[in-house]
This record gives sequence, structure tokens and C-alpha cells, in this order.
Amino acid sequence: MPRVTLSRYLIEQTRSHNTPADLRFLIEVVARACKEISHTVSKGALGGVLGSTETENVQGEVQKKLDVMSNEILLEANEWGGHLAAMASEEMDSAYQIPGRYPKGAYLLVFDPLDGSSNIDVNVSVGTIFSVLRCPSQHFSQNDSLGEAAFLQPGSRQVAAGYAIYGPQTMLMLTLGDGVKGFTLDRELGSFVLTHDAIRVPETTHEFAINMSNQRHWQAPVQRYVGELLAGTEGALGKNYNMRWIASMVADVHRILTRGGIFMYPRDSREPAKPGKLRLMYEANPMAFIIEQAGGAATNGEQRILDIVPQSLHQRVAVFLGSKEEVERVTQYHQTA
Ligand SMILES: O=P(O)(O)OC[C@H]1O[C@](O)(COP(=O)(O)O)[C@@H](O)[C@@H]1O
Ligand SMILES: [Mg+2]
Ligand SMILES: [Mg+2]
Repeated sequence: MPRVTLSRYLIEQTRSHNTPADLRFLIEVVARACKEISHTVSKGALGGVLGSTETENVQGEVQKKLDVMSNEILLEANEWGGHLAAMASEEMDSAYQIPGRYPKGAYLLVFDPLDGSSNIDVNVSVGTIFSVLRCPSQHFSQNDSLGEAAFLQPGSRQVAAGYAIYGPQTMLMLTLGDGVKGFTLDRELGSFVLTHDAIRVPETTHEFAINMSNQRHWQAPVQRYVGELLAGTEGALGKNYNMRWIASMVADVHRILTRGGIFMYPRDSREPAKPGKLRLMYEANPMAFIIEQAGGAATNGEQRILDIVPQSLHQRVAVFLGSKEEVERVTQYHQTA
């Protein structure tokens, strides 16, 4: 069997599914940046990349050195390609305009450059999450500087999304809206090679992922649902469940894509103004797109995540995603509460 590299797969997509050449190029550039981030992460203490900076990001979180380095790698890689109009990231207060050129590229790139920051210094899997939107044409005028408004599109308008996971293997999981493919980095070849075709999330599961330390702050529907999971064969659901929590969304979602499960980060009564911890545009939306494309479901408890119209770049959202049967159950508990 000939090896199918990411480049070969993207060329085939251009031929058979009319994937535009500039989108193909954009994905190639993001994948190249992920390879560089993977290399940087793997150096650890030898490369002096562990630990924190003196700075905080726009959300008031202390930035790790690797948060900043990964952000710079993605910015630099994508700045001059001609395929983008602007970029936005967890680590930047506002949108980053592609300098100078007119006409601008056709796409917007949004990313979480390094997901799972709390796991960097303890050598646990981290990753990069990205989402690609079309730049709306009304934002294309020569004099306009492209503001936040261009980005505020529901996740259903994503044209591509993916994540790289830097674990025992580095993998890139990608959707162009036609299923999900998984590529493993072959370090000798220097290429991502297709290793996981036609990925499907099993509809049923007996595994859940939630940060249980927040239990006392959850609302009633989540208390009810997790209570039933914990009750096992003696409870309403009549089966035993196992729990996993890696605290890197990429790693938790990757496990769910591989063998099923439900991932939850509900809203929290400690800060009622914040609808959850995770960010809609560069964490929940790309992951929801991937999970749905693999046959799973993703909601905020009330509605499909991909239908939410964002109000701001760094908006937060409650997340329930993974195996359909369980996501539908917890969503129904919210809707009937
Ligand atoms: O610290 P907690 O409550 O376990 O939260 C873990 C969650 O926070 C995140 O680390 C947030 O991502 P960042 O590292 O990009 O800020 C998710 O990856 C993960 O699911
Ligand atoms: Mg993150
Ligand atoms: Mg991050």
C-alpha cells in the first residue's frame, strides 16, 4: 500500500472534492507549523522551553513560554502565504491583520496555539487547535482594517478544523467537512502520513471526562447526569461508567474520537457571567466540527455548539461533546430542567 501523506491527501481533495488550492496551501502551512511546535515541545528542559513567562494573556492567564512560542510559530508561518486575511488566537488580545497586501487572502485562521498549558511542565500530552473560516466579502475593502466582526461567524460556517496532539506520537486530525482523517507524523520522512481513515465516535460509551473538583459549583442538570453516571448499575442508567480527565482538551477529545466517551466542561456558579471555561471560537467550535464529522454530537447543554453566533473573539461556552447517546441525554436534562 503506498503511503498517503497529508500533501497527497490534500491534492486528492482538490481533484475530487474541489477543495480550493489556497485552502489546501493554508492547511499545509498550519501542518508545517505544528511540526515545528511538536519539535519545540519535545525538547523540554533541554531546549529551555518549560516554565512561565512574566506575562498574562487577555483572559488573565499566566502565559507559559510554550504558549508564546507556539503562537509566534503559527503567526510567522502563516503571515506571508497569501491565503489569509487575518488571524486570531487565544494568546492575542485582538485580531492580527495580514500586513500590506491587497487583495487580502480569502480565509481567517483562529487558533489555540498550545492547549493544555497546565500539562506542559509535567510531560503530559498537549496540542494545537485550529479553525478556518471564510473572510466575509463585505470585509474585503482596501481601506478597512479587518476587525473582530469578520470572525464572529457560527461554527457551522467553518470550512476546515483540526488539531495536532503532541503525545507519544504527534498526530494531526483534520476535517474539511467530509469526515475526519488522522495523520501520524513520520519523523524520518518529515511528513504527516494518513493512518486513521474514516474515524467514527461510537454512539454509546461507558466513559466520561469532567473535572470533578468543580462538582459543588455545577447546576442541577449536570448534578443529576453525573450523579447517574456515578451510581452505575444501581442507578437510572443501569451500567457502570469509568472516568478519565487529562486536563488537555486535545488529549481528552482524542481519546473520545478513538474509543468514545463524553467530555464535559459545564458552566460554573462561581462566575455566573462566564458561560464555562472553554473558548468558543478556538476550542469548542473546531472540536465540535470534528466530533460531528465523526458521527458524535456537541452542545452547550441547550443548543448545538456549531449554531451559536459568537459575540466576541474570546467568548466562553459550556461544552458537552462526544458519543451521541450521552450528549443527547445530558442536553435533554438541561432542556427539561
Ligand atoms: O484546569 P482544568 O479545570 O482541569 O481545565 C482543563 C481544561 O483547560 C484547558 O487546559 C484550557 O486550555 P489552555 O491550556 O489552552 O488554556 C483545556 O485544554 C482543558 O480541558
Ligand atoms: Mg486550550
Ligand atoms: Mg492554549
